[in-house]
Amino acid sequence: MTSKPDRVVLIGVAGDSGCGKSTFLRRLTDLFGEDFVTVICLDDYHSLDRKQRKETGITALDPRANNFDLMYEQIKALKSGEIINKPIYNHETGMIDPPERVEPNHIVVIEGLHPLYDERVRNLLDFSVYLDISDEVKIAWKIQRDMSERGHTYEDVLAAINSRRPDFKAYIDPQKEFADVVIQVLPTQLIKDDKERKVLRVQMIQRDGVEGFEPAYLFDEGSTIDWIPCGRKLTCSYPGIKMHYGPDAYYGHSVSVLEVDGQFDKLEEVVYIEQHLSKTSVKYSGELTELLLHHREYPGSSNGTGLFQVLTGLKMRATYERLTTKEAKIAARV
Ligand SMILES: Nc1ncnc2c1ncn2[C@@H]1O[C@H](COP(=O)(O)OP(=O)(O)OP(=O)(O)O)[C@@H](O)[C@H]1O
Ligand SMILES: O=C(CO)[C@H](O)[C@H](O)COP(=O)(O)O
Repeated sequence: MTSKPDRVVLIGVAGDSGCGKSTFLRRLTDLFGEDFVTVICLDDYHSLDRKQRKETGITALDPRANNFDLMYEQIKALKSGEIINKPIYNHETGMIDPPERVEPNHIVVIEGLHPLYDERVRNLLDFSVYLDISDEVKIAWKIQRDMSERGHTYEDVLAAINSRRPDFKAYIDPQKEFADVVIQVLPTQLIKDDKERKVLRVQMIQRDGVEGFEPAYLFDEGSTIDWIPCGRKLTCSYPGIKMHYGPDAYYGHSVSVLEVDGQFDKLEEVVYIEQHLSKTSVKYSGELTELLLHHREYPGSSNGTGLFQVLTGLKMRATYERLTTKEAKIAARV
């Protein structure tokens, strides 16, 4: 950690396993600096270990397998600047290890299956994002990772996804209603009956009316825009790129949606798109593209997932700066 924080800013990153949380967290630590951010994986609050879950038939997604009282107490304490002794869930053994000491930091990210599930924990959050990966894409990503890196068969991966689905629908998916930003990843509409899932349609669903959060927009705030940016300034090969922006309703509240369908051929040219986006919370023109270029090797850099993950990171930075400046002003007045 750099120095003792005056104010801990708490960020929630929610999503199912294998939905790109690690990639998103890498982008966040790149943006803020590793020493500035502490990431807490909420799997550490599993109250049932692997054996107990197997015996009872309760999955890790089920709230009964998680200790929300302890989660709330500890996250609240950390946010108030106190040191905590956090349990550890060991994914290798499937058991709960002795606790570790965690100090408060400038930014604390709680990531995992349930950051927005418990109302008390949710109310502590200063900013939240839900990574919403459609089933078709989730299967493709999981198959790619679990078959190549973890030695699973295609049938294993499919069976694991299917067995998680009921509890996912019951306990994980409903959290997106509460997120400030939902990054939704869908199959492309540019290729008819696409099965490859290499080209993606990605939406950044930004909640309107959140104090201090100004949704980014394309061309004209509040209008509905369809834009094909391909041409002289943006190179596009098959199947091209389509962008969309507009207001919408999401779980009964008003949102501003940005969408990219397709792939960027030359990442440097994303600056052309950046020039047409407003309220991106960059510090200088071109910063968004620069951040994307900095880690072009991360999965999703050449499509909307990378673009919107970086943009969401910039929104988190703006929240951090707004809250810490506000606190500094309050402290100066006392
Ligand atoms: N934006 C993306 N575009 C393409 N593939 C992606 C993207 N994000 C993630 N993936 C794929 O999905 C896999 C899982 O991503 P990641 O490890 O970031 O997810 P996770 O939510 O942290 O998973 P877990 O909780 O299981 O560790 C990656 O190995 C990668 O193959
Ligand atoms: O959804 C998950 C969060 O990452 C895991 O399945 C859960 O934490 C249980 O872990 P394991 O399978 O290692 O016992």
